[in-house]
Amino acid sequence: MSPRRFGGGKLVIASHNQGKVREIGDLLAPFGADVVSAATLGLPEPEETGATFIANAELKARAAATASGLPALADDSGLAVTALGGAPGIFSARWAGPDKDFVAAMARIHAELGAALDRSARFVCVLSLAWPDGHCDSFEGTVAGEIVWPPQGDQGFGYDPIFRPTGGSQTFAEIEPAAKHAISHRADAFRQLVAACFSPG
Ligand SMILES: O=P(O)(O)OP(=O)(O)OP(=O)(O)OC[C@H]1O[C@@H](n2cnc3c(O)ncnc32)[C@H](O)[C@@H]1O
Ligand SMILES: [Mg+2]
Repeated sequence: MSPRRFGGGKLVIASHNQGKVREIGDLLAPFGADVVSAATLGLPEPEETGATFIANAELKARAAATASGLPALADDSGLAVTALGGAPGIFSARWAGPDKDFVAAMARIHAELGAALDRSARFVCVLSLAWPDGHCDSFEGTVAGEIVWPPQGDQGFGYDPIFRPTGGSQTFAEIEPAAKHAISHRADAFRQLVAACFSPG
């Protein structure tokens, strides 16, 4: 099925993560969408029962589109560390626990890596745009980098303080939002979404 175009009007950002909502809002700003977050609408946070980023992104987008009667954009993302077999991956939020303790989650990555020589990792982001009738289009973006220790920087969110993109000298938490948007997994997925669903024609 070919992607469905978004022609304007209200769009639900189907995420309860303020860091993501802010970044998706930045990325959407040039496209004139009338954005409202799932939290603002009081939509429930669905249980993420999928086994993949795409399954969870589609589940979150469809739940919000059905509940709101509006098109909804969801993001499922995470950090995949090579020497940990891709962990925490889809469990990235769950490693931080109910208190969203990313200091502890980053320390766990550091501890599990131990003296491993391979510090490589990648952030993955799947963006899914779902419609109230169930139609859904999904796009996956990635960015490669490495895990650094100790955590550095106070911008961004989540695991940003321990992720340094390949070729860079600073972590995602040390660089400006615009610099993160130039290279991030979310921006990569977003460029594909825009090309398929937001561009004129
Ligand atoms: O499901 P929603 O409501 O969107 O919010 P969430 O925080 O639970 O989001 P996920 O289920 O997709 O889990 C993604 C995890 O990966 C982390 N993560 C994703 N993108 C990131 C980024 O750009 N920088 C740092 N951490 C990121 C984020 O902090 C979450 O813990
Ligand atoms: Mg989640």
